[in-house]
Amino acid sequence: MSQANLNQATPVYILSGFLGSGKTTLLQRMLSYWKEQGLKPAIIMNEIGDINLDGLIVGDEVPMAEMLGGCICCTVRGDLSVQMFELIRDERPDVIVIEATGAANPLEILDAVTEVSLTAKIDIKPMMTVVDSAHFLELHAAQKGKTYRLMMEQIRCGSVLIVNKIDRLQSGQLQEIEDLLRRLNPYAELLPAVKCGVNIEHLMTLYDDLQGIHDREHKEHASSCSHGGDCQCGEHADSSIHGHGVAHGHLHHTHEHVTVYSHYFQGPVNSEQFESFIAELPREVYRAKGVLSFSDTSSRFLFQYAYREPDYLKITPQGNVPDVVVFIGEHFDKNKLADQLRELEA
Ligand SMILES: Nc1nc2c(ncn2[C@@H]2O[C@H](COP(=O)(O)OP(=O)(O)OP(=O)(O)O)[C@@H](O)[C@H]2O)c(=O)[nH]1
Repeated sequence: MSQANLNQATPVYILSGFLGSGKTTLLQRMLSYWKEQGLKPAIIMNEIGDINLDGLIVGDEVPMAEMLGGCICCTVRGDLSVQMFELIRDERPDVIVIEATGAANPLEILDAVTEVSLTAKIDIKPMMTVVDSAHFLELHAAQKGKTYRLMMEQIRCGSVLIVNKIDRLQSGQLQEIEDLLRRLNPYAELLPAVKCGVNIEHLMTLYDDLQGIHDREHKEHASSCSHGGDCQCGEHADSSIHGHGVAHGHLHHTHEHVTVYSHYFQGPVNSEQFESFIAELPREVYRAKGVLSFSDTSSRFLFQYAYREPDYLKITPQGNVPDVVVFIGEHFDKNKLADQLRELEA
């Protein structure tokens, strides 16, 4: 049934949202939609506990990788690359959905997912966040606590916000919520819903449009997920766990969306030319990482870039690791970057 081609990047959708907001409900709808289209979806399900209850709801005919007993954005994030690589290799899905725990910090999830690009060819789609509308009003009225901050970050990171559980609202409240959400994240599409009953075909078109618009007009936006450290899983003994550099400092109080560009190289590039390219990277690119082969050196390199500092480490990757660099930032021109990199390849 799968139409997947191993050379094609597998689309990856990240479902973020408050605990109990309706993520699994939405996931079920997305799965039905893809199956009707004759596509083969696969899931990566993350639960802080050791039991995957949502997995039971989804059923066992959909390939699923379980990441249990920890939060995808910290304790078990290292497993994500392996899980996703094996899922793609063994199941060849047409599309993958990651359902993170409601306690996960969205930008941290995104950072973990970009690391996967080093082992598997994936196309990371803009993030969608399910908002529990009734709960949102309550928390917004109180405006305090980690749950509130996390909820704000989930809202700011979403390119699509499903405003769910509107059946629980009183009259006039939906307008109030939409106004608040638009203020917090003017870029997102708002889709009010009961039981996440949005038109999935419309949702998918929206995604294509979002990417198309972003690619054409270079209007990608980076998120304000401002501190990167509000994961609610309670597993951060050491705050440096968030020290992998995606958010700290640069992004306070902007309300834009994260841009990610993964460039898979066709072949080795000249090291000096690559270094010059990196030195000229726009400031809007604040993080990059990848694996590279240079035409003028025999070794391969793990490349890291944060706070405008590049770092190259000789490595001998095990298995079939592609040459790829992932760029993360705000408002940067993906097409221009892609053109420049293609020139380096030529
Ligand atoms: N009233 C109401 N209940 C809803 C709606 N959508 C989902 N629910 C219920 O809310 C509960 C949680 O839904 P899930 O889809 O499991 O939410 P989740 O975000 O996956 O939950 P966690 O994985 O625990 O974070 C379930 O009992 C759903 O039936 C809605 O629009 N209105």
